[in-house]
Amino acid sequence: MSDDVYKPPYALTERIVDLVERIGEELGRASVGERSLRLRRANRIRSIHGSVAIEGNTLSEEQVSAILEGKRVIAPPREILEVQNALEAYDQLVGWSPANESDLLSAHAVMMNGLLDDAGRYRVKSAGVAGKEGVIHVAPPADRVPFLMKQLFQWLETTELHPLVSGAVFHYEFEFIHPFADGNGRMGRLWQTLILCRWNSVFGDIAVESMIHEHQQEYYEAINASNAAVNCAPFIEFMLQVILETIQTDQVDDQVSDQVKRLLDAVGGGRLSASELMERLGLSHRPTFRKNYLKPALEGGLVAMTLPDSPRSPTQKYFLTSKGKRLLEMV
Ligand SMILES: Nc1ncnc2c1ncn2[C@@H]1O[C@H](COP(=O)(O)OP(=O)(O)OP(=O)(O)O)[C@@H](O)[C@H]1O
Repeated sequence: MSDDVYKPPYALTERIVDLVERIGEELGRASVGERSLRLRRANRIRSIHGSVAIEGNTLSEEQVSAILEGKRVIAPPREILEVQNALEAYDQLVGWSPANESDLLSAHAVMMNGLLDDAGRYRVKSAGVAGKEGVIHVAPPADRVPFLMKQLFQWLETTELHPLVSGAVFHYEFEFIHPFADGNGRMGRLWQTLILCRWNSVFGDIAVESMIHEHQQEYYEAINASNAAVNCAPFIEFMLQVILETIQTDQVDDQVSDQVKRLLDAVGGGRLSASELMERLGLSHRPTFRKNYLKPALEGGLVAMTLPDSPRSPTQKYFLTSKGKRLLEMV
């Protein structure tokens, strides 16, 4: 890269290098080609739900799914339009090129169609981000935005950084500039997904945005910490951790047997003994229940014991871990 190309401020920490390596290993294990259509569809819904929920959209995953199916949903029209637009944008995603600025503007036009007068155009007014105690970020003046965005795209086109890292850097820099009057969060997450998709198409089929939503507070804290340090390493580390967790969760879902899924469903929100679970599942052969249902669910960290120090206790009960709950929501 030549010296006169803008370089965003970041440091490559040991943790970043380690996370990139671990993500690579996990992806090597993933059965990408075999991912079922059901899981791909569920993940698309979760991505869109996660991304719009971060910005306060109140629609549930079920409602997002209903909109995708063209069903009528009772909800505020603006929120329905936000979801419809996001569905359209994610549908068109692979047709856009990450380093093409006019594609970003086209994507914003789709994402904000009918929601913003300036859809598809950079802002012409000042912008900032408000926290609980007032303004926490003042974005660069509007007349600087076209130049700053041009620089950012030039950097993206020429950087030799690993896409796992350049995607996070782009996302952070994009939020710093806040180029649009609205829709910056959704667009930053969409563009990072696009950068990742170009590197490995599996990122079109997994729900990184949903995991960001689950760690929303840390997402904001990572941006704030990067702003304060004038170095986006905290944000890169946060994003890589989220990506790693998304891949791990997704793999579990892909590999979990139907029996384990039935067990998770039977446990639900309760605390139940082995006998109660067998009854719910209509099973009478305890060794089969242990081998095919309970053992893999415990080993996969999907179900936990109320008395982990006395596994054989007659009063032992089982409940879903947060990983189990998440998986149950997905299936
Ligand atoms: N301190 C911060 N500095 C810069 N960007 C931030 C900061 N905190 C959060 N953000 C980013 O800004 C996004 C929210 O921006 P804003 O409140 O302006 O919403 P928006 O531009 O209307 O777009 P959207 O509603 O899609 O996020 C967050 O999702 C996050 O990506």
